[in-house]
Parts: sequence; structure tokens; C-alpha cells
Amino acid sequence: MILVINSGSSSVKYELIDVEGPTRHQAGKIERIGEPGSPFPDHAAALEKAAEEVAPHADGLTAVGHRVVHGGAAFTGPVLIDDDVVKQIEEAVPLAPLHNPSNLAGIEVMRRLHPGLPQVAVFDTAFHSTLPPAARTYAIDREVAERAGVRRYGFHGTSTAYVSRVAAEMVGKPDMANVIVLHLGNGASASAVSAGRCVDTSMGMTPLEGLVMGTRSGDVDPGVIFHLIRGGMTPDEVEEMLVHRSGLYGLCGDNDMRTVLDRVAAGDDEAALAYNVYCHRLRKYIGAYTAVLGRVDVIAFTGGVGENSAPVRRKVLSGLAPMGIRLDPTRNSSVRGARLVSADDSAVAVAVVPTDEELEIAIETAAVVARTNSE
Ligand SMILES: Nc1ncnc2c1ncn2[C@@H]1O[C@H](COP(=O)(O)OP(=O)(O)O)[C@@H](O)[C@H]1O
Ligand SMILES: CC(=O)OP(=O)(O)O
Ligand SMILES: [Mg+2]
Repeated sequence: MILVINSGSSSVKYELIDVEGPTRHQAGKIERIGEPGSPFPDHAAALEKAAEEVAPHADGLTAVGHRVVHGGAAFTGPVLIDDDVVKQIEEAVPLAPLHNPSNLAGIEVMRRLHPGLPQVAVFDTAFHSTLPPAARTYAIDREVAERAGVRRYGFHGTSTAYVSRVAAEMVGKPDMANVIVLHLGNGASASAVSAGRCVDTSMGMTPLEGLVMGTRSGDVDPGVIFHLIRGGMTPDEVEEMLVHRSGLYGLCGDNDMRTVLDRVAAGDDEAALAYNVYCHRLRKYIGAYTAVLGRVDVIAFTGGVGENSAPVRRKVLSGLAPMGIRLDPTRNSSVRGARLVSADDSAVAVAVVPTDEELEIAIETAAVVARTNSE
């Protein structure tokens, strides 16, 4: 049995998973860590509570698997954690200042509480380590880029790996499908996957590039940043705005797509613009990744918005019949679980695939432990 720890910027998710079966056991989520009034002043307190909650159910625990957002250039797959690995994850903190410190807190507490158990790091960036040079390279001064580690790394790789695999199986091409994965949660990303290898992805050196997100801007002209700094904002203020006060929230004051859609239905112009900008950006990436892949077998929607919002899927794909993409309106609005929602005569299949990062982390953790034991 594997304990999966997803220690995020303001929440800790944990789950006990038996990969045989698979069977799910105890699961929980502690939110609003460090916020005023929260009983959990920091990640250590939340993680100790999580460990306490799972303890009565943790008979036969064999390993702990951790989500780590940024693996830098060092990690192309999951690894057994030792002091050296911790040091390398620390070195990637400047590339993911909002994510890696909480991931490290999870590792630190679980190593202390379970010193005898193998601990495995599963990186968001790992699945994207196959990006071809043309897709991962920014067209800036090469020496500067190399010195500072500036390149596209990509994120949501654990989710994208899982969803692209399920979608490829759904269209009967488990080993050779060309898949566009749209992971639309609070963070959002698009990826192009060919025969199980990621060939392009919208998030970049940090999880700020690409699609419009709940509070993150996605793509902006880098010139905007210098304009704002020369206008008197500090670099930290600009970053804070782009990460926390942009995206849907920046445009209409709400970051939850359900609220945005309710406001659109009520005739709210600000919400309508936010919704239109969000969907327009997604359509652009679908077009771009169709060109990158040449042929698309399936477009897979996942994440809270992708899995639950029929109106977003409908709007994003409307008018794309000339590209061979046709939704079935009934399937689209009644979907439950992993299902195809495209029309029978659609050349490109469209799938809704609930993501399961926790299961994927458990599977990869078990595989690392098995490999280590057999060495
Ligand atoms: N029925 C729904 N319709 C539209 N959006 C939804 C629906 N249910 C959830 N969402 C959206 O999903 C988002 C969260 O996605 P999720 O993948 O759970 O987030 P995270 O990235 O934190 O894991 C919420 O902000 C909300 O906007
Ligand atoms: C890396 C990233 O953006 O993750 P999340 O969507 O969980 O914020
Ligand atoms: Mg998520």
C-alpha cells in the first residue's frame, strides 16, 4: 500500500492506495493552510494531521509517493528520495517558488515520521522531458538561457501522462495515438502527445505560461512586464499580479468557472469577456497542436473545468467541423466518468477523462520501489 502526498501551496491532499486492484483507502484534503483562522499554521502541522488520520488504516504501508512540481533539468522520471535528491529539488525552488517549498515540506515531514519507508518523488515536469529541442527552446540568447536554466519544462505531467494513456485506450490505439490533453483546473495547460511521448506543452519554465487560468494570466507579451516595471511596479508586484490577480479572476473578479458561467447566463458583460478570452485561448492551442501533431486521434478534456463543464467544451469546439471535430450535444451534456462525447461521424474523437494524479503517483511509486528492490 502506498501513501500519496500532494503537498500544494495552500493545501495538503493525501490518500492510501493499493495499486493492486487498484483499491482506494483513506483519503483527505486539508485546505487554507496558514490562512487567518485556520487550525493549521503551516504545512508541518497539516502533514502531521494527515499522517495521524491515515495511521489506523496504514497496515502494510510500503512506500510514500510525493508530488513534486518542478524537477528542473535533473529529473526525467520518478526517483527514490535521498539527501541528494532533496538537495536537487531545493535547487529547483527558484524555478517554482510557489510550489516546490511546500512539496519539500511534505518530504521532510514524511521522512521524519516514516524513516524506514522508501519515499519517491514524482515530478510534474518529468513527462515533458521528451519535448523536442524545437519545442522546449526559447528563442533568446543561448548563453543566458543555459546559465539560468531558462527553457520550457512543462507541468501537469502526471495528469497528462495518465489522461493521454486512458484516452489512447478509449480510441483503440493504446500505443500510437496522437492526443491533445486539455488539463483545465485552477492551473490549466494543453499538451500534444504522440505515441505516449509529449511533443509540446503550453506551460513553460514556470506554470504561468499558456492558457488562461483561474488566477494566472497565461501568455502575455513579455514587453508588458517591462512596461509595468518602468511605470513603477516592482518585479514582485508584477509577478503577484500575473499569478494571483489575473486570468478569469483578473478579468471579472471570480476564478471559479461555475460562478463565471452563472454570471454569463445572467447577462454580465465582464464575466462574458473573461469567458470569451478563456475559450479563445483554448481554441488557439487546439489549432496549434493539431498542426504540431499533423493528425489528431483524440482531444481529451480533464481537470475540474474540463471534466464538468459541458458549456466550455461546447464553446471551445464549436465551428471546428472543418477540422473534423464534431461534438455530440447529448453525450457532451450528460457525460459521467471517462467517456467519448464526440459524434459518431467526428474524424477526431473528443473524450472526457477524469484525471487521477494520486493513482498515477501511486503506480509510479510502486514501480520505483519494485525496481529498487530487484536491483
Ligand atoms: N460543474 C462545473 N462547471 C464548471 N467548472 C467547474 C465545475 N466543477 C468544478 N469546476 C471548476 O474546476 C476548478 C477546480 O479544478 P480542479 O481540477 O479541481 O483544481 P486543482 O487544479 O486545484 O486540482 C474550479 O475552480 C471550478 O472553476
Ligand atoms: C503546476 C501547476 O500549475 O499545478 P496546479 O494546477 O495544481 O496549480
Ligand atoms: Mg488538480
